[in-house]
Order: sequence, then structure tokens, then C-alpha cells
Amino acid sequence: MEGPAADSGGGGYNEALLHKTILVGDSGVGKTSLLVQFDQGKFIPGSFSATVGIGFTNKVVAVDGVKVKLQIWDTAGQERFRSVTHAYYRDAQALLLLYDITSKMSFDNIRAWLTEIHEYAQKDVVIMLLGNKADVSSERAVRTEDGASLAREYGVPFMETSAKTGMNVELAFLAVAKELKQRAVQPLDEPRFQIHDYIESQKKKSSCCAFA
Ligand SMILES: Nc1nc2c(ncn2[C@@H]2O[C@H](COP(=O)(O)OP(=O)(O)OP(=O)(O)O)[C@@H](O)[C@H]2O)c(=O)[nH]1
Repeated sequence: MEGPAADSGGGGYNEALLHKTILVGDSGVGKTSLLVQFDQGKFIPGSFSATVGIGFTNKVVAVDGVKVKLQIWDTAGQERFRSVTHAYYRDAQALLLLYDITSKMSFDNIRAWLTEIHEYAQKDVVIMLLGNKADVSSERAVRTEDGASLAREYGVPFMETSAKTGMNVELAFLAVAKELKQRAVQPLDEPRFQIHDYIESQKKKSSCCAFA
């Protein structure tokens, strides 16, 4: 797979390509962990401390030689913070919607999350569905094909991830960055970048079998 060439620093990115991306999904599905894995390449095991409110991390990724700055907002999944996070949907360009493959309830709630997203976010927001905690196969409660089928129903890209092992974490953010960059710079008369095709080709390129 291509290296992500990502860094957390500022230096030299094009301010015009700053994209607001939001992580959403039930409390405990692994939003904070996914962001920490992408930003710092590490997983902090141990007791779960729920996010309070909302905060962001800036991350610069190189996409085809162009630096794209993702401003990634980590939201609190708990119901009591929902009205706060809705306010942030409106100017988001991308939403990573997570469920936990060991929690059927977090998967069943995805439809409600998508209803909220369609209500509060921009119509052309990039949405990606992620089934996280794929490393915990012994406790799997949601089949990969059920995730893929729900994603197909809503016309959104899908993959399983693990914030613990890092599986597919960079790919998820890079695919979003690539889609956002293409939208920003691509002339209208050129064929559109296809995020689904990109993800599939990256999965095929990988020598490892870890992709969903
Ligand atoms: N095994 C495993 N555990 C994970 C993974 N991602 C998160 N966890 C664990 O799941 C728990 C919840 O993770 P968080 O990242 O805090 O979840 P969150 O979605 O940010 O939760 P809220 O802040 O309440 O919305 C923590 O104990 C994490 O260590 C994963 O991919 N694999």
C-alpha cells in the first residue's frame, strides 16, 4: 500500500485545502482511539474515558503531491452532547461514521445517525461507514457483509478498522482526504474521482489479508 505521508505539523500546506472532518457514532465505538491511532500511530489500552463535548486535531496528509489539511473533530457519542455536536455538522465536508463490530446496538443505531446527518449536514458531505474494533473477532456481533450491505443501501463507502492494530485507519482518512482534494481542485469536465474504486484498489494492492 502507498505510504500515507501524513504529519501533524503545519509547514507548507495549502490553506485553501483545509477540510473539516467529523467523527461520529455511539459512545465507546472508538472515535477517539481511531483519531489517536491516525495522529500518533498508537493505541492507549485501558479504561474507557468518554469524550466530553467536542475537540479537534489538525493533520496534514499528502495526496498526489498536494498537501491536504484535515481538521478532524472528535465528538462525544453520548446522547446528552448531541445538540452540541449537531451544530458542527453544517460546515463539515466529511463525516466518518463508526460502529463497533462487537456491539449490535451501535450498528443498529447507524440508521438513526444517518438520519441525523442528512438532517444537519450539507447535502454533498462525504460520508464513510467504519466498523471498528475488527481485531476483537471473538466477540464479533456484526458480520462484515451486513456492514457492507448497509453501506451499499446508503451509497457510502465502507471498511472495517481497528484503532488497536491500525488496520485500515490510514486508508480511511486518506480516502476521505483524496476525495476532498479532488473535489477542490478537479476541473468539472474531468471524470470524477471514485472513492469506492480507490478503496478497493488500495485493498487489492495490500499484501496483507487484514482488510475487510
Ligand atoms: N480492541 C479494541 N478496542 C478499542 C478499539 N477502539 C477503541 N477501543 C476501546 O474502546 C473503548 C472506547 O474507545 P473510545 O475511543 O474512547 O470511544 P469513543 O467512541 O471516542 O467514545 P465517546 O468519547 O464516549 O464517544 C476504549 O476502552 C478503547 O480502548 C479497537 O479498535 N479495538
